[in-house]
Amino acid sequence: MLTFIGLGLFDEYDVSLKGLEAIREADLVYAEFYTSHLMGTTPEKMEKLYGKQVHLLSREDVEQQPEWLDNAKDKNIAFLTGGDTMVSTTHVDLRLRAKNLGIETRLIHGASITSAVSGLTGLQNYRFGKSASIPYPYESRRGTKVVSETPYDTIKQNSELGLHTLVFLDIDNEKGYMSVNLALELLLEVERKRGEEVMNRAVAVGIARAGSEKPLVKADYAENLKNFDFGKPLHILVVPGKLHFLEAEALVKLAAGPEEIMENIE
Ligand SMILES: C[S@@+](CC[C@H](N)C(=O)[O-])C[C@H]1O[C@@H](n2cnc3c(N)ncnc32)[C@H](O)[C@@H]1O
Repeated sequence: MLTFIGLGLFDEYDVSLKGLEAIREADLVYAEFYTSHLMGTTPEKMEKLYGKQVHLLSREDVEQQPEWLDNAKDKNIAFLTGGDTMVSTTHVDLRLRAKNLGIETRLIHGASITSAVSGLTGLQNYRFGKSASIPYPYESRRGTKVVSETPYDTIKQNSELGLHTLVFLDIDNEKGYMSVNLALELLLEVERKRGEEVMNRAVAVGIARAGSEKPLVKADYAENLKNFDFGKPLHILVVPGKLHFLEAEALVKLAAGPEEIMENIE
């Protein structure tokens, strides 16, 4: 049996009681933290609470030839991830590989950043369009910096439909956790290059450390927000589309957004 367990958003205490029990009953416990990371804890603290050793897996361990998966043929394996286990990850692929090997699977859900953003910002979850992800720029073979334009296109398409965009920020082994500030700089860079006007007139909302005692939520015009200090990771960005008056009020009162937001409501 392979049990996928979502650990929630911030520290070792975010796991559900059902998840904790399943971890304690497992023969072997594996975890991956490359799709998301619980910044308020460490593997050692998790092991102490769970009373189990946690084997950390790299992206290759999970996505290429997961030898550890064979253990699930005759043992109870717990596979831990940040957030909810199937949200904005490719773990359905792992689940299908397990199924093809005749391994039974089950899911134990955890709180996800995708629902936390609605709670923290007051933006309604059914008014979001397609999500975007911003990767770190890379160097082309000619040595020039390449910035992905895909997230900008997604924001533009959503905004034309009046929908909000949730923007996941890259986690990279070497470059670290992308900040809201860098994400906005990259989006504004694409905009300048194209000579378009989606972001520079937009109000954006940055969120840092959802699930912690003091999450930070700040709304402002993208040009201003890119200089705001969001502190430690993890960060995520929302670019709102058309605002219902309750959403606008929430951005002003709960996210210290500019009062003019109230003039642009539906
Ligand atoms: C690829 S998504 C994975 C989502 C995860 N499976 C879930 O359900 O929450 C990870 C990205 O979401 C954002 N994120 C996740 N947890 C966060 C948190 N507690 N606070 C702020 N941003 C977070 C970051 O941008 C991070 O790089």
